[in-house]
Amino acid sequence: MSLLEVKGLRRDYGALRAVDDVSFELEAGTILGFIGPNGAGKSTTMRILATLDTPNAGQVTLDGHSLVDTPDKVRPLIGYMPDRYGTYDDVTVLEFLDFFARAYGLQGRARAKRVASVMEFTGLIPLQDKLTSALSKGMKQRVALGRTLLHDPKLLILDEPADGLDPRARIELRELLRALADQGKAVLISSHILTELAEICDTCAIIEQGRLLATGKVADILAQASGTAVAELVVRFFPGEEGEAVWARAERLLLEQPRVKQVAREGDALRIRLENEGGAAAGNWVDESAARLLAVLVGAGVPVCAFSHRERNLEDAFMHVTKGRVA
Ligand SMILES: Nc1ncnc2c1ncn2[C@@H]1O[C@H](COP(=O)(O)OP(=O)(O)OP(=O)(O)O)[C@@H](O)[C@H]1O
Repeated sequence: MSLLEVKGLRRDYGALRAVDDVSFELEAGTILGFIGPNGAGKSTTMRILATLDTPNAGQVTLDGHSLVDTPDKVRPLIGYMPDRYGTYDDVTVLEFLDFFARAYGLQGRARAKRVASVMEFTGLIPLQDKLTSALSKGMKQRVALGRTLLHDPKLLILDEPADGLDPRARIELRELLRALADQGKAVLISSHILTELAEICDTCAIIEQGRLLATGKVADILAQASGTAVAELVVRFFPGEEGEAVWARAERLLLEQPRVKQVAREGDALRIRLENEGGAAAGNWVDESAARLLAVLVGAGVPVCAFSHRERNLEDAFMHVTKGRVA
């Protein structure tokens, strides 16, 4: 049984169905990226999972307890960071975290120990006596994340946590989230910045107009969606005296090979699209094709100087499953 199980979740606002029959699971120790355009239903789903709203239909269990029927049982297991989190201006980092630790019912030395351990984990110890109003956005966000960790929740629900952060703060956030997953926590994180999620998530769920279009690993989503596995190779040449003719020769040779569906020139390289109709399961079909194509090119005297495999990414998966319905 997964730590979090969501089945047939629905939320209507009048005539608007904001969340429509959404089902997915999240395992302990993993990070699930919740992806969708503005208004897709991410925040509504997350608010329901954080017990701040109730669904019109559907069931959610967390650690075996029904979130809808027994919210008091599951609240201690949840750490929720909304997309607009707040810090108080005239308190220090330490005072802020200590205040919430008291609110969580932590007392005495146990409270001091927990606050210190959260500050250590989030790198806030050097800033503990600074007013939260004097902190950068990245540091404020760490304080907010620290707050969600005080009661040691099993599930973290983070709504657009990287929004507005600079590149360094994003990388640091990524590292913190990976460390939390390694500690065994389940992390649900939303974003509409796909590259950001691709680098951090184990699995992803793509949502649009309230409906979940796909869930799973990026590679599986791509394979599931098309029934045909797709890969891309990129090859560069050193044309030398042969000049432009080398491109046409290479292109013709490549298009004669099995599984090669498209060859396109992109800057100083050729991008080769491969398709395997048997799906992704056929062993190392990409490596096998790559080895063959390289041998053919080199055997025909094409001056190859670089040859690489481009992983298909979350953007490809997103574009594929949403089929351009995204505004
Ligand atoms: N309290 C509410 N009352 C009425 N409609 C709402 C309410 N909350 C959300 N909605 C609507 O429900 C839909 C889903 O909104 P939601 O905030 O869940 O989307 P989202 O995917 O989180 O988008 P964003 O990235 O913009 O936050 C939108 O059409 C939104 O306008």
